[in-house]
Amino acid sequence: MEEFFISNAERYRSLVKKATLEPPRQTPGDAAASRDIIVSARIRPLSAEESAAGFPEALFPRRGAAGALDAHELRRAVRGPPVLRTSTYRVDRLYDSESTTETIYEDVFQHLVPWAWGGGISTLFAYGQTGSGKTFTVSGLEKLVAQSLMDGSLEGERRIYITIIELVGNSSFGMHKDLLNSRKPISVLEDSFGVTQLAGAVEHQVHSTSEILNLIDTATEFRRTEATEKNDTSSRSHAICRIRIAIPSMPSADDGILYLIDLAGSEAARDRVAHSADRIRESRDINTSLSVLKDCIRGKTEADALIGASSSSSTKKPHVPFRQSALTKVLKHVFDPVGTRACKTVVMACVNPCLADIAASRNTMRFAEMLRVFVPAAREVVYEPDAPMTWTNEQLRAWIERHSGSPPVSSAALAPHETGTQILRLPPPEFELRCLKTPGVTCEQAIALRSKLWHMHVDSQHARATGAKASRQAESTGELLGFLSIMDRSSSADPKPEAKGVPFKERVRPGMVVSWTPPPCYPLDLPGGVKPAMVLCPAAAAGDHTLDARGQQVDPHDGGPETEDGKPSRFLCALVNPGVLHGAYEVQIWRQLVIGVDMMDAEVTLEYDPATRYYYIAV
Ligand SMILES: Nc1ncnc2c1ncn2[C@@H]1O[C@H](COP(=O)(O)OP(=O)(O)OP(=O)(O)O)[C@@H](O)[C@H]1O
Repeated sequence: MEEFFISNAERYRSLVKKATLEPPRQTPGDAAASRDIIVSARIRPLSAEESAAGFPEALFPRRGAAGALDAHELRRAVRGPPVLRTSTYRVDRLYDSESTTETIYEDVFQHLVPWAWGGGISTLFAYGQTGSGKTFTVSGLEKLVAQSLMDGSLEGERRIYITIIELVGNSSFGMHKDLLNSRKPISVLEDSFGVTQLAGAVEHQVHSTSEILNLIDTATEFRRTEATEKNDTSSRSHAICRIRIAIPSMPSADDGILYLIDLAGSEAARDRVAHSADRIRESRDINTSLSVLKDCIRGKTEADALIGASSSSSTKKPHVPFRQSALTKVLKHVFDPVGTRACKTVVMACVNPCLADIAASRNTMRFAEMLRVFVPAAREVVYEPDAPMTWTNEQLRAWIERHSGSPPVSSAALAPHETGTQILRLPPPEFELRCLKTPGVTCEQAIALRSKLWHMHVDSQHARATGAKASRQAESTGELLGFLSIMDRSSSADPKPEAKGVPFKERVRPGMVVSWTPPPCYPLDLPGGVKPAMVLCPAAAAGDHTLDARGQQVDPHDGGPETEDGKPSRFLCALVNPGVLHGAYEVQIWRQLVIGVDMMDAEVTLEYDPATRYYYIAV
């Protein structure tokens, strides 16, 4: 076949010059303007050997049609000279053989690094036939990612950990740098919380660009390789580099994750003719896992589109078969349709422009096109002031300006273009980082703002689910209002509106929540940040047998002098500690301490959220 291409190279070139090109057809993905998945393709240059052998180029980006690629194939005709067959493919971004990895990084990948830094999940898949430039692209991008993570341009303190694993067929291996460049089998398991665990894989904490690159280089050297007809160092395994970004100041927040995945080379049947049975089985496993990956990417994109389209409950949920291969099991975070983590994905289809590889290149481009899923245009959503999922960017911005406290959070910094649905899907650390861009805004204010938004969302979903809207309207009339407003009180705010003007220290009452500064004589393991406590009663009212959180008896008379007007100056309070959810608190009614009014810093309003059964600080 190769001889056929070389001997007909001249004819092929003149046919390509004269070829009449049909306008590229619309593909489903063209309709989707802003999606969390970008499907791109990169054409590598012809190698020196391919040029020297006289192979012509077969792939041409279409001028004037962004993302369109013409693939010209030379075919034997039943009678007469060979004929040209042209196919046109379309992706979101197309990079020709002159494009550098730096350009690709800036164009399509750079924004995924701050996304993971802010607690999101970012994934790059490089896909293509052996020798098409996957490793070249991924290792170039890894270098640039390492620089971005370590050059200090991203705000905030982070701890960075790397795990490198390799999947060969259905077996998984972890790279053990400390064991002198060796590989050890690992297990991909799902724990009782449904979280994928890589049992046996070693995670390395890294502190510099060179440390990251050393690890990646060591692992690359040890990737399983076997000679094929295509490429002497063909990779026959999926290599997964997982960079976990932990945020020490927010231990309860999910860690950001960056996956850089160099997929095993997909082989065309003609490349396998001379291989052993084992090798053919291995190729079959690779092709199966790539097919499952395609179904997962399509299913997840469709599932995400349904969230934004406010579809009815009868709409069929797309199937995401992530348990069908080891590769997608490892990436459960990315594909789990019931997962709540926000993910951004880039797929890079790598193709070789050589005419001898045209069949494989066409397969790769067909695969890439199949990943471009039609995202239904969001149905007209009717604005509801209490339902953030119905808000446009302008409505969201107006809400932020009115409800973010003082100083108001800049809505341009927090939601430059997001709708209400999109802002709810922002990872908590990213939300906080954006709020902190406004001078004077504190972490507590940012957390409170996010909690407030989520409360509204949870309430609106609850109201929708139970059809409680009608009864809500009834609540707004007549005496029912007064009754329910007392019964439904889920806030620690002072029930007397006139109390607002009185300094809080003059109106300390049971049920009030205060932030306080513990004196050195309270050597307790108390969390950092805001320390809320709920006032229970004056210390003098505590019974004789009351023990405090230190195990000491509460002395009702150990309260120092009463204030002149006879008001108590020390109170028995319950500690309020952070809950499992980020920004959530729980009242530990049994952990009590005597807190003097002089230790109290400010009144804090806690609001109870029945959905999560936690308290949140209100702005
Ligand atoms: N954009 C590019 N510019 C210059 N050289 C490239 C480019 N892309 C790939 N190459 C070269 O092509 C050869 C094959 O690339 P690479 O090893 O990345 O392919 P691969 O798809 O990872 O193959 P395999 O799946 O077999 O590992 C390498 O010598 C690489 O340096």
